[in-house]
Amino acid sequence: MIKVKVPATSANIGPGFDCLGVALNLYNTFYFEEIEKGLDIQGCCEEFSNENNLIYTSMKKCFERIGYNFKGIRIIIEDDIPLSRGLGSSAACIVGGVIGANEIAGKVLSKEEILKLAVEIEGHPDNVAPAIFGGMTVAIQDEDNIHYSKINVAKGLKFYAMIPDFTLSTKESRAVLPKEIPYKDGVFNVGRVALLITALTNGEFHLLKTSCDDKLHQIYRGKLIQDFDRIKEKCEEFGSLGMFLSGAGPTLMALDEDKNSKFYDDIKGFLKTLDNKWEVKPLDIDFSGAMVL
Ligand SMILES: Nc1ncnc2c1ncn2[C@@H]1O[C@H](COP(=O)(O)OP(=O)(O)OP(=O)(O)O)[C@@H](O)[C@H]1O
Ligand SMILES: N[C@@H](CCO)C(=O)O
Repeated sequence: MIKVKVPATSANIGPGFDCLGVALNLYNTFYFEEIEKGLDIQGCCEEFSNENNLIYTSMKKCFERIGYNFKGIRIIIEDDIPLSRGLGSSAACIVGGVIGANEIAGKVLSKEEILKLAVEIEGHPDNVAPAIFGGMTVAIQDEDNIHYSKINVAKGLKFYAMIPDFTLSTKESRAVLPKEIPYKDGVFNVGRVALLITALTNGEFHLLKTSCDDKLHQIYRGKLIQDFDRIKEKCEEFGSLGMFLSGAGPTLMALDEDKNSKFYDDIKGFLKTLDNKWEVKPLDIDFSGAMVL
C-alpha cells in the first residue's frame, strides 16, 4: 500500500489573505491501493464514505490529468486534522489524493505539477503550497502558473491553535466577504504583510502583534465566531506575540515564544470559562511537507 502523510496548515496568517500559509505538526495519513474494481473507503465518517469523497475526487482528477485508467481504489484514512476548523483539512485531502494517485500511476507529475493541480481543485494556493512543501510559504496564482517562495522563519516561535467545538466551512466563511474594499484597507494590508514577513525572518517578534492585523477578512469573519474579540483581548493580556484567524476559521491562532509556557496555561484556563468548548493545541512548524512513506 502507498502511505502518504500530509500536514495541517494555517492559511492567511493575518494580513496574507489567500497567499500566506504555514505547515504544522498535526497530520492526516492516507493509505492507497489500486484494487480490481469499485471504491473502498475506510476510516472515514459515513458522510464522506462515497464517490464524492474529496480524496477520491482529487485522485480521479490526477488520473485524468495523467491519462491513467485505474480499475478500482481503496483508501484508508487516519485523520488528526479537524474538519472545517481552519486547519487545512481540505487541502490535506486534496494533496494526499493527488500524491497518492500520482504514485499509483507511476510518479508522472513533478511536485510543481502536483501543486498546480491541487490549487485548481482547492481554488487558492495558501494551504496547498505549505501542505506540499512544508514550512511557511507565500504562494500566488496568475493565469497559468503558481509562484511560491518559502519564508525562513526565525527560530523560537510557537503556534497555539485554539480550536472550538463548532465548525465553519470555507464556503460559508468566504460568503461573508465583501466584493470590494476601500483603497485604504488594501494599503493597510500591503504594509502589514510586508512587515510580517520581515519580522518573522529577522526574528523581530515584537512586531508581530501589529503585523498580524488585517482588514481583508478577519473583521468580517470575526462576527461568525462567538467570543472572537474576547479571546483576542485575552491573548494580548496574557502576553502572546500576536493572534490571527487560522484559514477561514473558526480556529484562532496565537503566536508566542516557545520558551514561554505560561501563555498556554493562562489561555487554557480562560477558554474553559466560555460557552463553547475550546481546545488549545501547541504546534510547531512542519518543515517537510507531504511525504510518501
Ligand atoms: N478526513 C476527511 N475525509 C473526507 N473529506 C474530508 C476530510 N477532511 C476534510 N474533508 C473535506 O474537506 C471539507 C472541509 O473543508 P473546508 O475548506 O471547509 O475546511 P478546512 O479545509 O478544514 O479549513 P480551511 O480551508 O479554512 O483551512 C469537508 O467538508 C470535506 O469535504
Ligand atoms: N485563504 C482561504 C483559506 C481557507 O481555505 C480563506 O481564507 O478563505
